[in-house]
Amino acid sequence: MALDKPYLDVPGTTIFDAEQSRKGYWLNQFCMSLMQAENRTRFKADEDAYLATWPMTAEQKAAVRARDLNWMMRTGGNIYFLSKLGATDGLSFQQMAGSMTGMTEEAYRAMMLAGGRSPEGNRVLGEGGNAQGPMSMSSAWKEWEAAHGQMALADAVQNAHAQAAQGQAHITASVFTSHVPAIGAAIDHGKTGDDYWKPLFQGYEYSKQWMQGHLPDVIFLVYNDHATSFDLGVIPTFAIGTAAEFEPADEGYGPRPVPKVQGHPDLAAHIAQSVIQQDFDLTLVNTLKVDHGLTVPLSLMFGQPEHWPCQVIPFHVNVVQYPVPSGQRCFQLGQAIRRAVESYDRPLKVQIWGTGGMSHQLQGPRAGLINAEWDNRFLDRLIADPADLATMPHIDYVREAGSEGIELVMWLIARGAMADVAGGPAPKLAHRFFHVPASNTAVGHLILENRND
Ligand SMILES: O=C(O)c1ccc(O)c(O)c1
Repeated sequence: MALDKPYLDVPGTTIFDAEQSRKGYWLNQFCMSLMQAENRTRFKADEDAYLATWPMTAEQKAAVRARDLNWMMRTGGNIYFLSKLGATDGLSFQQMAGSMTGMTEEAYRAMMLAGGRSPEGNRVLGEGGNAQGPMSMSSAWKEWEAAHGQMALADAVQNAHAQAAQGQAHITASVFTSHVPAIGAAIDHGKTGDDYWKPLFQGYEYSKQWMQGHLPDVIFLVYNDHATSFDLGVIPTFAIGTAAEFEPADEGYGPRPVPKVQGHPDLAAHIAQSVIQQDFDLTLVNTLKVDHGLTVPLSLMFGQPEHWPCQVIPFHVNVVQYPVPSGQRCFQLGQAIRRAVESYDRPLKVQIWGTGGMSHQLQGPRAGLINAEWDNRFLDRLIADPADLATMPHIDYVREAGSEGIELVMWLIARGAMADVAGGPAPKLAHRFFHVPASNTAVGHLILENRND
């Protein structure tokens, strides 16, 4: 991965980044479970039986049994999570930290009393400080390494060879579409041929064919969660799904009968790292059920397959509770996402989708508002001059496109990721469609292809 990780050469230090978090997900979740007295009792009564209920790796379990914090951190543990295990064993934070240094408890305490460890000689690997020695290892870890280390090395070498011959990921196209739940229900209940729905689904016939010839490896799917996975307890502005799998949510009608969504944890973690380094504050989400905002666009573009034909990275934008991000911020974020994708050194074809909108209002006496003229102007400007469109303030969306029309800011994320925004050629307009109504909503749809793909 071509990412800036300057912290990798800090001696005796493991920075808990998205990659570590992904490795350590279940180990850390297991540790959190020990915050409940009942679980601590079960764990203490029979460690192996309790560990057997957690889908951690055999190595993580061995590291837990050995109570080797350095080993647990190597396999993805984070000290604040691991401390719950230490607390269960009755250890203080000082005892836990000291146990990782190779010093006795008394020597570590004495060092702290004398003013703590000096950063001198301990800023960069290879200096002469007192944190530069080999990491302290329990005998259990040493035995594990002896048994498995050679295999791990062989795997690493093989991976390095496989990676070396590959190229960079790139964005091939962007797809824009509304995501009305009634469209999903029409598909799920076999109503796509009804008089009401036929004209809408005809508008996606070309798209399904297009998709056959332009299937990406990964879709970066920008949508908004509709009070499904995120309640009012936590309101992330931008959240990226870094899990391996996302189940369709039950929004009150039962989960849609659609396949589970397979994520791309490695690319998602890479994008998170890169985009946050570009000063966008993303929330990383490892537990996420996906609602109609994500599944309806997939159904429109792929129909009803047994498995979705590519991996999908869900990207949620808060457009439910104000303040919501500006069009400008979304447009800039799209540019950051393109840079992130292009710095991923595997030759993946990535599509970016912007979903939600067009004009609609689902609330109050103004419910049912549709502004077809404004919507079509939005499509024109999105195609031809997205930078100018991005300057439009929120209030214009609300006044002109209805309160829920604000979802359209998400389209600017996908548009910002296209090559022309970074000085490349203008995209090819492969398809444009507009229809009123689907339930309470005007439906818009575009496919833009990056040229040279
Ligand atoms: O038109 C509708 O019914 C409708 C309902 C919920 C949504 O999230 C939406 O975008 C549209």
